[in-house]
Amino acid sequence: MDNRPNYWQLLPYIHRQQAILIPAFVCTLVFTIYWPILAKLGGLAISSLVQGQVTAFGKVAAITLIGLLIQKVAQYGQDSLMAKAAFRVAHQLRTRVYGHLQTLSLSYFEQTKTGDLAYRLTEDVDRIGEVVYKLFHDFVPSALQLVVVFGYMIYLNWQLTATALILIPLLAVLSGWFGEKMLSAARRSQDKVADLSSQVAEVFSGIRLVQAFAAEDYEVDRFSQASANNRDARYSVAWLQAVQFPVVGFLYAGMIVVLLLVGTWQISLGNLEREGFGTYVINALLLIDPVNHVIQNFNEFKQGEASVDRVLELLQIKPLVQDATDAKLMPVVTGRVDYRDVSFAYEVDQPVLQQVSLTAQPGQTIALVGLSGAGKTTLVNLLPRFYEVATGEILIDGVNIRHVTLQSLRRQIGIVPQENILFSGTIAENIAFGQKDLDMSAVAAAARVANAHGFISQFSQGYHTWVGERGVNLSGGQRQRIAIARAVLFDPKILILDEATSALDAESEALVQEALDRLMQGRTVFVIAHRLATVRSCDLILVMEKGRIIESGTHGELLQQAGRYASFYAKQFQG
Ligand SMILES: Nc1ncnc2c1ncn2[C@@H]1O[C@H](COP(=O)(O)OP(=O)(O)OP(=O)(O)O)[C@@H](O)[C@H]1O
Repeated sequence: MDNRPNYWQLLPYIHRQQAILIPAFVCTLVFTIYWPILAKLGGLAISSLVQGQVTAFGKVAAITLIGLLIQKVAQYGQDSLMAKAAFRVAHQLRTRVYGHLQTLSLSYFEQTKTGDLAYRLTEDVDRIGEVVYKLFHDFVPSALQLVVVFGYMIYLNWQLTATALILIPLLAVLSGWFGEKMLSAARRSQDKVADLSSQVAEVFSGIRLVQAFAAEDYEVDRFSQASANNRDARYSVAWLQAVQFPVVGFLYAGMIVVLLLVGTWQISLGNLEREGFGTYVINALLLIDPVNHVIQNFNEFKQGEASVDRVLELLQIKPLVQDATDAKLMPVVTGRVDYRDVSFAYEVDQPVLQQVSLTAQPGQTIALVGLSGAGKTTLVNLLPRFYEVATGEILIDGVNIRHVTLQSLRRQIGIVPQENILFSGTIAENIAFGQKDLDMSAVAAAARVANAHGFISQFSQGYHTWVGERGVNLSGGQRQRIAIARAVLFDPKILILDEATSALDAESEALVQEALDRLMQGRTVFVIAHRLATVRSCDLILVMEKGRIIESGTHGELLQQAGRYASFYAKQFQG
């Protein structure tokens, strides 16, 4: 675990941008060095003006202009290169975190709000990009400018500068105090925004339910409360800034007044020359801008630190299910599956599966039936290792699934879930989901097997029709057939099929059933069965109750036993 303060953890990302950052900082140096030169030239210009030396003034003005031109070119280099580097840092961080999230176990996502994750990957990372940009673009040059100008002021007149220094510790303490307050306010504010975005994602994805239950007012109230929390948290950040700037500004103005007083006093004593004092005061004024920037940046860093925390925290989460260090690749299997005394629990002391043993021969179809909550879904979810068995073992073709890599294991197992999710993209992309190269003829062939080619061809854009969010609406049966086509193309030896419970019309049902029959051929299939046709034709039916297999056999055998299946069958399937 990386225990460094979070900003330090960004260093490797920043380091990778050195090819851009080095020239950017050279530009910054050129840009900054010009400030004391400008002050010197300013001093000269004032004294030549006061003395009425027009030619001398002209020369100084010309040199100033040329210098300014060089400075502005350097400024362009600095701005553009630093922006490039900062946004690259954000991009790399975002893709790294996204990649890491993909490896996390299912249980993590069950306990996490997707809206919050979305907020961290978008807004929080953007904020980090901006803070890094500010660091390069404002903070480093301003700090450099402060050092250069301050050093020059010490060189010009250290006694006078020492007077100004008296106020510096006070400024530092104040800034530190405001910074800490701002960090905690920003943390609160970020959490509240993430709450808001989670709520929006949740409610609008379930808007049908909200409307069906006439729960609009209830939801508006809940949202309004979350929004008010966010308002308060944001206001406290703004309030802190509103207090900080006048306080710091007043202290700074006080410092200038003190400098002027001491300077005038020194001139009256004959210890200081008028021209020298002019240069000195211009320098002191040149400090205003970088001091403001440094303070402002410090505030922003503190606020950004909350985002850095929230994003880097994700990288610290370890997947519960991982490849063993000596994990091997699972070769293409024949599809024999063995569960040996498998037990499992989501929560300690609440067993969900207890000593389950079963064998599926290659090509067999195994139906799992039982009341809701019996453990059917859990049983099949252990096969692709979405969760890890607590005790016992699962073997595929005699190989313990914990001894092979997750990717090679999951490559053998296809899933047709109950809820057929379509991702934003074309129908073809949805069928070839997860495959980098789109082989259109293979996609169409899979769609034919899945009885989907017909309806897809009727869309004016065929396989290129956009589905998912903001895409065309597909019926339940059509979605199922796309999910089947996806599995056909994936071509796994083992298939997990969670039959949809919602009824389709007879025609659609027949098309889906035919597609499923074709898909299931030649594969070992675990089906959480809700359809009579499926259950009847299965090679083996496992009846589950409270995490155990209480009966097993074919449809005929189980009916003959006149046990739980027989009564279940009578109730469930015969109405
Ligand atoms: N992610 C989870 N975290 C905690 N408990 C869970 C989780 N998923 C399921 N359970 C619990 O485990 C038990 C078995 O659930 P499971 O979904 O496997 O049953 P099921 O037979 O598939 O039911 P259904 O037919 O309703 O889907 C239930 O008591 C359920 O509440």
